[in-house]
Amino acid sequence: MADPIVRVDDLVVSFPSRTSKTPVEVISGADLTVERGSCVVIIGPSGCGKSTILSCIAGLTPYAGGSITVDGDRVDGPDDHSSVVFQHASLLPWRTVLGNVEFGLESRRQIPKKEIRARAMEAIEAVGLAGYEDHHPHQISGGMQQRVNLARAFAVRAPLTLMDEPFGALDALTKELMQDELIRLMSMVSSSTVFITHDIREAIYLGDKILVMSARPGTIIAEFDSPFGADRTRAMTEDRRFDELESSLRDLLGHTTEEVLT
Ligand SMILES: Nc1ncnc2c1ncn2[C@@H]1O[C@H](COP(=O)(O)OP(=O)(O)OP(=O)(O)O)[C@@H](O)[C@H]1O
Repeated sequence: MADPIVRVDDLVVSFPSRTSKTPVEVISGADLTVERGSCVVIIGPSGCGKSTILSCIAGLTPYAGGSITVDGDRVDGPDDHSSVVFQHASLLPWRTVLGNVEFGLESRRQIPKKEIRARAMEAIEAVGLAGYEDHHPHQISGGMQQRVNLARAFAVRAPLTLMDEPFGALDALTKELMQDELIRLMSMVSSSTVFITHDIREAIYLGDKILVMSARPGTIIAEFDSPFGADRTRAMTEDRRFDELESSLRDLLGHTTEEVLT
């Protein structure tokens, strides 16, 4: 029987309103599961609550109703079950590449110093940055900074990696390189991933499952299983099924965006 690493049941999230005493419901009864070792992509119109769901799973945003479990434990604050990658690398400018990757490990439970160094070096090598460990963030490109960000997230070896549009600010070519890098990393560490994007083709390329959210108050309105196996290559993008899925998602998203406008 399937054993999901993440279970979100009937999630409700509200934020205080600036104009009224009644809180604004941002997420309204969202359900989702993430199977172990899989990559689930969430896509939806701007402002529908994608980042909010991710932040709730990370324990960074409290929720008003429903439940979230990661690895069987109820989420009620940040813990060691997950690591988060944001769109902007948010590296510490005064620390080197190595220092930044080590920083992610230092904030985790008691890991001996020697192991921190070894794990950080391993992660730096895995993202192709060996030789750059003594560089500071301003000495490397945006793509390389995002590689450091990935190394920092994967070095902690959390069972779940939560990624909030990590490649959203990169140029098209670097974005493709990073997608391939991520696929390699995910299979190397057999991690489970939740990935948020606005980019339909990125969703299809990376996702074992793609969840579509409605406009605010957001909920999951459709779920697509990838027709492609674990073996992800650029050849997929030439496949007729890739285009078919793209047009189904585009239709659905076009519809949800119209709902926002009307
Ligand atoms: N801390 C907060 N306080 C009040 N409102 C918030 C807070 N965080 C998010 N919101 C509001 O909740 C809604 C959902 O925001 P969220 O960032 O989750 O959407 P999103 O789908 O990730 O958007 P985008 O695709 O534009 O990044 C938005 O209307 C946003 O303004």
